[in-house]
Amino acid sequence: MDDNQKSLILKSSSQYPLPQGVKLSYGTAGFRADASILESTVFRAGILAALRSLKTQSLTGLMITASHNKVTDNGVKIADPSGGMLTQEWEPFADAIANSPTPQHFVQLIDEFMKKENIRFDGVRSAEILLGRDTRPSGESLLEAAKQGVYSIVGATATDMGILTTPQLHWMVRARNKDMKATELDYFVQLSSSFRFLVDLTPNQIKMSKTDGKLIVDGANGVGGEKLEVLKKMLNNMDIEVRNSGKEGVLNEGVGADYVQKEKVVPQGFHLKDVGIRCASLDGDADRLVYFSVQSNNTSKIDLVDGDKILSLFALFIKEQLSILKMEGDDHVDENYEARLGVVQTAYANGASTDYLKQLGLEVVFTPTGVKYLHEKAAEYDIGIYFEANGHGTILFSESFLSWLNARNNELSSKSKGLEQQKAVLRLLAVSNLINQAVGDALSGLLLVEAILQYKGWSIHDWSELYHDLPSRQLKVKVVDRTAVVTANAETVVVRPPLIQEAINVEVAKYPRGRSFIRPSGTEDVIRVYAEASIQAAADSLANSVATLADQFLGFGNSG
Ligand SMILES: CC(=O)N[C@H]1[C@@H](OP(=O)(O)O)O[C@H](CO)[C@@H](O)[C@@H]1O
Ligand SMILES: [Mg+2]
Repeated sequence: MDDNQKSLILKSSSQYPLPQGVKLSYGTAGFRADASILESTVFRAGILAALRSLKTQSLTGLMITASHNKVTDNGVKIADPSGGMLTQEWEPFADAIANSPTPQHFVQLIDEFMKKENIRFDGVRSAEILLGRDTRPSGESLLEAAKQGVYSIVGATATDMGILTTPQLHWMVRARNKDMKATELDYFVQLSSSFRFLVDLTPNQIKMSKTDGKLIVDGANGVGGEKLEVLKKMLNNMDIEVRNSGKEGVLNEGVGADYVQKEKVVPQGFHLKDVGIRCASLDGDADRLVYFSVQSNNTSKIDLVDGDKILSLFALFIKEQLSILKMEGDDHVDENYEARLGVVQTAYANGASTDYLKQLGLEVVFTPTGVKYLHEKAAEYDIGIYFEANGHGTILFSESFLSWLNARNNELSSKSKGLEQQKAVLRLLAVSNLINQAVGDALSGLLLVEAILQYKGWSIHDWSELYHDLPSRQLKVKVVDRTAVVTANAETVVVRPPLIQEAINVEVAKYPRGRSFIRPSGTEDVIRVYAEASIQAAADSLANSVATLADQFLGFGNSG
């Protein structure tokens, strides 16, 4: 790094000093904290995005959002050139620069890192970054900080894409790097046209089905609702009513996918008169989706159709299309291409969903919490479907499988037989265009759910009946130092501190179908407790006992 570059960073970073006592970690999903302390972090993230762009000689993205957190929080995450999350290899550097105490130290860190990574300014491309933000009021000034960060790198350019959902920004980064059309309108066109294409491939006899009728969507008072309003106009004939679109009401307060999934109650703005109607809920930055229906016997309770069930619906549909492809009646040489289909879950997946998926004969694998882990695993398959129980997930298609599908489509077009196979090929291709290949996306996920329900002629009730969730309970425990908890086996066992796992095992053994684990949250300063069992009272009691253990082993009571 030459002196000119050094002094540029020195000068701009002194405008964004790190507030006293702030310590941040890139965590499960980027940096998150109260918005008032984040300017220096977002400024530094701007530099990080620019360095990543220089290193990869590709465009990167920077998104300002705190997703489902309260409105006064905010956060920042980097999109890698693939449109996925920032490579995990750069997270320690991200942590180091975010917490660097002085501008001089900061410059030194960057200089050392650039040498280590061999990042140079004389590459063919200078750094280019797309910036996006959600609807949080703090987003505007934080976006300015991000821009200043980017501009601290000589030659770097930042393009403000405005208010977006997180998946839109990731989609744009991916599209731009593939030289595809990449505006917001292009995004809407791709989603709406592939959706219509998929629906047109629905067998005629079930086109008029129980799926007809209104869908009501809770927009979490965030960005997703307003984007859905735009998308809706491009989906002729779809009856979607958007509520909690942010015109009134507070972001994520008593609304949104996180609230609905964790509390299992209706979001604000939903009532007894909605009984029987298919409802869905997005989170604050629209990368999570859950469905629900209002219970008839109690105004606040819902039947939740969570990420696990969305995953199950997708897996069922994909598997069905793959078996149509394998049907007899065709003599193509590659007829028996065995597409590797894999399903990725975390320990939070309901045990009943895992049983169901295994009964379907699917390969189910587990990773730690956080989509960066699930996404990476899913990318190992020809078709990798991943979902967190909270509704974040997508379906990834390998390039080689897509080429095979395209070739197969051409083959079948020239023949008089194999019409059903060709339709299955076209459906899979449509799904690959509809479902966001960069990251989990509530809007594209919602359209795929709707298309599959129509295909199957199912109501939300039929879908919900795929299997019955085991009752579960999640709790949070505030402890002295959550990093004292170290887990293994995709977070299902605690290896440190000693003896706590043995104590958890003793509790779990008391309950039929009991399962429980603890792990430190990556987004909040708490230990999360998860428990499930055959009945709700047992799940509650198991969760409480394990929370008590967490408190005894790690809590303030133990701190002396
Ligand atoms: C139990 C749970 O829902 N955990 C969430 C939550 O992470 P934690 O590390 O558990 O705080 O936020 C992450 C980011 O949105 C999401 O990926 C994850 O699934
Ligand atoms: Mg989110």
